[in-house]
Amino acid sequence: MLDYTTNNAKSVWNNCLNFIKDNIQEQAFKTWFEPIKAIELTDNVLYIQVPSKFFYEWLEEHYVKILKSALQKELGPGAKLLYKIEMENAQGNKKPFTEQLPSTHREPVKTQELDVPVQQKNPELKNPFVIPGIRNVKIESQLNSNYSFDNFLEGESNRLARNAGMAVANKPGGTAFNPLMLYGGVGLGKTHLAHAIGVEIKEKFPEKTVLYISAEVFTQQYVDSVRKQTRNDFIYFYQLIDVLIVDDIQFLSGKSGTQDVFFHIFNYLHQNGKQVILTSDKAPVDMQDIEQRLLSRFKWGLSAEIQHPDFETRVNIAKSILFRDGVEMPEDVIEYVAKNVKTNVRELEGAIISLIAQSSFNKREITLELAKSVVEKFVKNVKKDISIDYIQKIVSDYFSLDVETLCSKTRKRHIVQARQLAMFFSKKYTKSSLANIGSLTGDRDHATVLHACKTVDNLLETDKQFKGYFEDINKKLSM
Ligand SMILES: Nc1ncnc2c1ncn2[C@@H]1O[C@H](COP(=O)(O)OP(=O)(O)OP(=O)(O)O)[C@@H](O)[C@H]1O
Repeated sequence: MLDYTTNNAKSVWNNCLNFIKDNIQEQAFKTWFEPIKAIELTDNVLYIQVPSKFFYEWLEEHYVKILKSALQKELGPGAKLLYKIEMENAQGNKKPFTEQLPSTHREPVKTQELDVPVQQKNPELKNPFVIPGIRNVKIESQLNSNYSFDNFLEGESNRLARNAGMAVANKPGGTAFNPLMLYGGVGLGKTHLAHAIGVEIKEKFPEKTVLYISAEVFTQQYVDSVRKQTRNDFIYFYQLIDVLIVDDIQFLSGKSGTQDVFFHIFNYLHQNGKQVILTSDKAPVDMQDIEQRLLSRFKWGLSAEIQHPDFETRVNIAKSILFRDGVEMPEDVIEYVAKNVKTNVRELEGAIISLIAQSSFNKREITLELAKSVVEKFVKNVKKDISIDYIQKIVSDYFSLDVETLCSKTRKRHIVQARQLAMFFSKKYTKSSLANIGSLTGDRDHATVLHACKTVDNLLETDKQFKGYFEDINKKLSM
């Protein structure tokens, strides 16, 4: 089997080499391509071995395009390239180890040039990014080509947003999704997806002028333009854009001047079939201090929420980071991290990267233990095992009692309530039986615990003050 995949790899690679040889200089070919060995071909992925990481970086920097064309010619559009790098072993062992790295490099989005008619009123058009020539305006898209659809993993939580983004990228300005509003909590991928749409549009429609801008920078530019009395130039510049991506639009809250100018730009672009993509940390209905006329425009197209990723998506994201960095990690460690870092993809990335760093700097194996210590630094609420003792301590402290008094036979009302709360939370947060909870709470029986739980339920409905105590303690226990 291995022989078969190796032979196959060799013959595919030879064909690639023939193609590459015809398209680059002889010396470059000798230096950069002859030393490469083809190792394996599996599932449309060709593994090649290169002599060093520098070699890998050079190839990715200078020859990725031709490598891609050669490979796709041989294996079709789904072809992938994976580098294996023979590394010197840092501990001086004879046995070399290989690091595996995918071909990920994407070319940066090129500067866009636009021929702009000279306007009578605006002989000196000011480009907020670059000082322009009069006729030819250079517009940097400000897109980050590392954010692509390929590395934005799909899951239940982002399916609508991702698919709508794809639709827009295939037909900018030509779908009902205009504007496309991507919204969701912190670190869930809004910016990534917004860039990916822009990058994809530039690939499919190089002639389109795409601009990514954060609402904050947009606001600064606008304020500057007012100060320098170039407000019209500012508006005119934005009207040149075919695809305008504004990140964190909620930043315009309360800034009526900027909202006003954005309203005009938006209307112009929309009326002229240009695409607008917005991101926000809130749904349009929840945005505060944004003018109604602007909010209603945000709702014209599609508002797609990006939610917290589910466990499976988190595992996939973690794996894709590992793949990108050429690191292998035991499955149980990946699952542990994905299980505990759940609210934010940025934190998930951070935890994985920190785990890789800890293991490589301290030369430690990546184990569950190491993962636990790293994850604890990232998430405050890694679920602790809560014990009955711990609950009694928290409840007693809250009511300024000691645990002995809490568990005593006294019938004073506030102590009885504290005791009932302790029993209720013991039932809620531990797996102990009612009998066990009773016996650890001053040697009471299971019926008393049951009665306590019912009383707490009733009081929550009828007694506001008691409900306040309950919520405070619950918060402390879930911290
Ligand atoms: N589905 C995904 N697949 C792969 N990576 C993702 C995904 N979602 C988010 N990420 C990564 O998580 C990190 C945070 O994402 P991003 O910056 O886009 O979040 P955001 O929603 O814009 O956050 P903020 O509200 O702070 O601006 C980025 O590095 C991004 O690449």
